[in-house]
Amino acid sequence: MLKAVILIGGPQKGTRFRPLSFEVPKPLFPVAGVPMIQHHIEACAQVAGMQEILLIGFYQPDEPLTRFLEAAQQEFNLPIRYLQEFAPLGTGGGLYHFRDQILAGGPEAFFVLNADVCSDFPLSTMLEVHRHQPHPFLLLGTTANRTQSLNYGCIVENPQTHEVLHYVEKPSTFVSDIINCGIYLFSPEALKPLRDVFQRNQQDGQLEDSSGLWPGAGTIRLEQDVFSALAGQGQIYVHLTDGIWSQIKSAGSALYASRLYLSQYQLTHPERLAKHTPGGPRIRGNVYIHPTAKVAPSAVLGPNVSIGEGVTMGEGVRLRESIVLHGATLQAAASGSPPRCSY
Ligand SMILES: Nc1nc2c(ncn2[C@@H]2O[C@H](COP(=O)(O)OP(=O)(O)O[C@H]3O[C@H](CO)[C@@H](O)[C@H](O)[C@@H]3O)[C@@H](O)[C@H]2O)c(=O)[nH]1
Repeated sequence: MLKAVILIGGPQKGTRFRPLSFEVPKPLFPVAGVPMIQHHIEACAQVAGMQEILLIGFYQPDEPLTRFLEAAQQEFNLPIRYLQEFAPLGTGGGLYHFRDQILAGGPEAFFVLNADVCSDFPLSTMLEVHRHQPHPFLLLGTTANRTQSLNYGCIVENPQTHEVLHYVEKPSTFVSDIINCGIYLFSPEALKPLRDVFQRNQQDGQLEDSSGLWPGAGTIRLEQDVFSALAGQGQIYVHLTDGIWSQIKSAGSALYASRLYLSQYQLTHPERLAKHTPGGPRIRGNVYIHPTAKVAPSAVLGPNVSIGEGVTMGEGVRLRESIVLHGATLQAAASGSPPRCSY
């Protein structure tokens, strides 16, 4: 039995996404026509033995999030629950805080996914790798160029065994071209090192502040406190992928991710791609149109356009490389090219 945890952060995170994230929380921002984390949920639901998906974050559970969870549970026929942190606990603190919920039912392993990544999520392959040689931590890695790598967690592996020998989070000088994708498979043993960090932080916090209000109490940084600390000790391994992957931190990067997912739909969800029909708008390349959108027949859309719920598009609109958010109206003859998110 398997579980998955999606780290969705909270309102103070994702500031580079404003103002787009004011209306919908960033994890629900539409990428290729569906909320960002629906791509994660679809991938998890396809793994045989997946029992439950937990979203961990520090958002107040508002109406869009609740509605999304209800719809997703029905669609994927899986329990999908939101667990709210009482304060931002970092990338590892929530995993430790909610360890009882994660381990309930005795999962063999659990996936941990950053919400703000776009990927083809090779989860079943990661599971095969884990079953072949179980270790507490399996990280998904990909390659980046020297300059880009500095923005990510960087991994030095043993190329024969794929053990992580050295891990540096966002180094200031070049360390490795293998970067951390923010997609992991942990065994239940992974929670032991998290407990050690938690206990050490509590002690250090009490030394620093006898009032017990030390702000770091409960916070665990998975990357620095666990991966960097345990690298080279036979506990952390990396699986390299050459599949699609990108981070979604800004409106521009959402457009890039949308392009990747739209092209992936050719294989995974051809029904989501708009087709040219007689009397309908002209479609160029990969385009998603929500069934409730009203698009004038003289519009020309694509490539890489995603049209949201209830959008109205007047005569002669021409759009490419764009995400049009729900409810937007594009007047007749409006046109747009990269990068554009209309709302
Ligand atoms: N629940 C919860 N989630 C959090 C918190 N802080 C961050 N997250 C979530 O954890 C993920 C990582 O967020 P960041 O802390 O902003 O890290 P990053 O700059 O995106 O870098 C991470 O991801 C890269 C891949 O995209 C990695 O390369 C890098 O090593 C690191 O893991 C995001 O999905 C974010 O929403 C928190 O306090 N609580």
